[in-house]
Amino acid sequence: MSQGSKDSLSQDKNLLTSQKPLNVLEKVLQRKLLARELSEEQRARFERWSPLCGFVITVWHEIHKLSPNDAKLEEANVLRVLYQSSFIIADSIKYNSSAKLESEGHAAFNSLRGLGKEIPGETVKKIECSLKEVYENLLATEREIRAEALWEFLSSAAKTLLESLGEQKLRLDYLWDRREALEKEGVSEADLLFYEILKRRIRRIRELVQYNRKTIPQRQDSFTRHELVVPVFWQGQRIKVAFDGRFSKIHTPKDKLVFVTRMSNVQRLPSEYFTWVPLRSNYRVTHADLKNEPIVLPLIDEQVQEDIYKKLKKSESPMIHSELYPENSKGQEEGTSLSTKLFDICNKLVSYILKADSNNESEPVSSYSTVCPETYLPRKAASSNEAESIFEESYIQKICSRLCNESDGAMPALDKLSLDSDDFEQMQSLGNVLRKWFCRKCYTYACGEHLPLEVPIPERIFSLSYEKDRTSVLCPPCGSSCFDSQEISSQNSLCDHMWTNEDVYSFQSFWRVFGSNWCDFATIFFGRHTCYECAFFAESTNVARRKATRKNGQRKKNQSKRNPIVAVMNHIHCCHEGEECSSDNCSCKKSNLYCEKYCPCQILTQGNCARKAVYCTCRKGKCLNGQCPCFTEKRECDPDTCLCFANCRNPSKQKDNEFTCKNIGIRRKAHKRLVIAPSDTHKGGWGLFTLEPIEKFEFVCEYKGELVSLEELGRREKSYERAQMTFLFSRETGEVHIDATRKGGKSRFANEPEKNRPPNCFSQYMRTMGDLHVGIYAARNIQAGEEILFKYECGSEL
Ligand SMILES: C[S@@+](CC[C@H](N)C(=O)[O-])C[C@H]1O[C@@H](n2cnc3c(N)ncnc32)[C@H](O)[C@@H]1O
Repeated sequence: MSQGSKDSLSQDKNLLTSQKPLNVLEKVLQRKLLARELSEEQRARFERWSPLCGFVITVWHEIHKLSPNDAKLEEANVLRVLYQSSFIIADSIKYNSSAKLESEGHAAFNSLRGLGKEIPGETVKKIECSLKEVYENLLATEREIRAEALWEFLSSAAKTLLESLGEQKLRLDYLWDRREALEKEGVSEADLLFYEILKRRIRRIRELVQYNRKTIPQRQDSFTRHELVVPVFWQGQRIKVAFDGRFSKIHTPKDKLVFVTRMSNVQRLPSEYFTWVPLRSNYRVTHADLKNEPIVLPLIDEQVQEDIYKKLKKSESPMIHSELYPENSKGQEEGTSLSTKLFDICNKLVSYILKADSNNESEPVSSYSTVCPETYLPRKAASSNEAESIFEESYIQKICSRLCNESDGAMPALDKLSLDSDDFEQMQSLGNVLRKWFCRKCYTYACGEHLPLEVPIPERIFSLSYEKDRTSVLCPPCGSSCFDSQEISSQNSLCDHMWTNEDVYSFQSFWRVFGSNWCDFATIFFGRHTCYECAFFAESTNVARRKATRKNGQRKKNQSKRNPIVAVMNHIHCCHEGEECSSDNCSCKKSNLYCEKYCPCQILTQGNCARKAVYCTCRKGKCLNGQCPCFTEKRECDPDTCLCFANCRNPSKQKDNEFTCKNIGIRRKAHKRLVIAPSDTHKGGWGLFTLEPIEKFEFVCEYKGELVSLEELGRREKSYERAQMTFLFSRETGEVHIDATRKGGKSRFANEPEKNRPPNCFSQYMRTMGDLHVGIYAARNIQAGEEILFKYECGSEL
């Protein structure tokens, strides 16, 4: 390679890496063309057709590079390019947009590169032959820029295609489905169908080209100077819209000017090389993820080499998999998730219930004290032996052992534990597995998003008197022997079932979920213990409490060694033995935060913790102003504790996502309707647009992504440096650092405003469900169609 061409290449590369390639494509091509010393006439022609020329020349050269020796392959590729490019050209003429031509042309070309194989079949050959003549014409141009020859080539090729294939009357989408089905089966007819589809597209293209040639001014740049007036309907009237490139003036009958935004048509999302996984909620990065992370992160702007791309794809798959199935990190080797297994266990339980049902069919219902009206299970078996014969294997044992088998080092190694053991402490640790991995925020087992909480068991876990609490109001007495209708007495004949160790620990595991709803406890025990027995047991026993507290202390010490999770955390709740929160023992107090309802101190003190967060009573429910304590403390309202109607929908509003309380967007995922489209501010990049009007301070969307530690953030920042594009969110004061590069929500496409322009949104850390999240909120009233813009700068919320 000569020195001159090397220089030119490095110049091009510099230009391409410093800016988006699509933006500079034209410049690069122009320079290349000028270097060829075009004649005045050629140059004039190029200027006229520059976008079209630019695209076709690039495509042509690239194809030649891909297959220099294989003429047939080249032809097949040309055929594909022809199809795509005719469509793009027609479209761009229709929309009068050279930018569209460039960007779509580039995208189309990228997708074509991936095909890289010859299309077999008689039809192809036929088409190729008929195109050959035109194609040779093109070659005869000695690779010079002959825009008009090229144009002729495209349109006559379209015509030839149409004529050679003849007319058929199948629906396009039907054909497409059929083609896919055939292709899967490997039937060669799939190719025929593909060309039928091609033919139809080309017919449509021809129609469009002919129509637009007639109706749209020939000069490509005319639309900036001449208004293109088209009739549209607006508010029920036929009026005229004048396009000025970006905004449209609508001349109403009263000559009032209304501006509307013309949004670009989005064909595909930008996921060519830099793939990203859409997330529903933040994803906590673990050691396992970091191990899987590919070392080579491709640059967004760079043409990624095939081998790097393959490597990336290969290394990305386990990440995506573990992201989709976060609980899989515990049972990955077996190929099934923990949830699936839990589901299996539940299924098994159901079959036990059914079995128990059928076993009992022959017996009169009256032989049992009561029958649960919902499950038809006996509340109290005639004898404990009988109860055990119904359940061939203890279901709680099963759940526990299954849970423990699936666990990695994070859960206690219970395989050595004999389930028949009378060892009280061993059995207790079994119960703790259930208790520890039950997420109090998500109300699921091993949710994958939150750390298991180490909650000390309070001294007084059972209330002596039966409180008519919320759950008990919802659950009517379960039968004549129900606790509700009895008096607690050790003499009561209903307390005649033995409490095995296993029962005791199951009881401990579930009490925090069911509280004093003894009827639900009875349901869990499937007839082994009545609700009365559960209540009596709660009142009379204190062994479990004492042991649990001691055991809990031990476990807490070991836990820090065992926990494999990287310290990438949202706020960790306070967790201490004593009831009172002091700056020594309470992490909330240390971080200058109020204790949340999820903090164990709320349970220990039965909601009377002095540092309890103040919840709001905003009657009108707006909760978006300084009068709402939740809003001012940057905390979302809580439907359980706030009196602002955060838990109900606004009856006067029709839309589902309209809630009376506006300060609950992240929790409810009540984001606005947003779309990704080519940005107005980041030229050549993508942006986030709203499809509906947004009021000032309203929640727009959450900035979601991978939660990473500060160190990991620094590491990633370095690796993304060369890409000149960042999806990291971090504030100097923030506890949470988010990377939305590879996993995120639509919000990752939100851009910054141009210099000296105010943003229309701002980002803010918000505390919801005890976790920190990043919300994007409207800084002013925003109209539908506007681009969402907020400042990325560290430390600035607005
Ligand atoms: C979170 S991404 C936004 C999405 C991005 N526009 C895209 O195409 O994927 C942030 C990056 O967009 C670019 N960007 C954002 N605002 C911009 C602006 N006003 N002008 C130019 N580039 C901008 C910067 O490269 C920045 O690192």
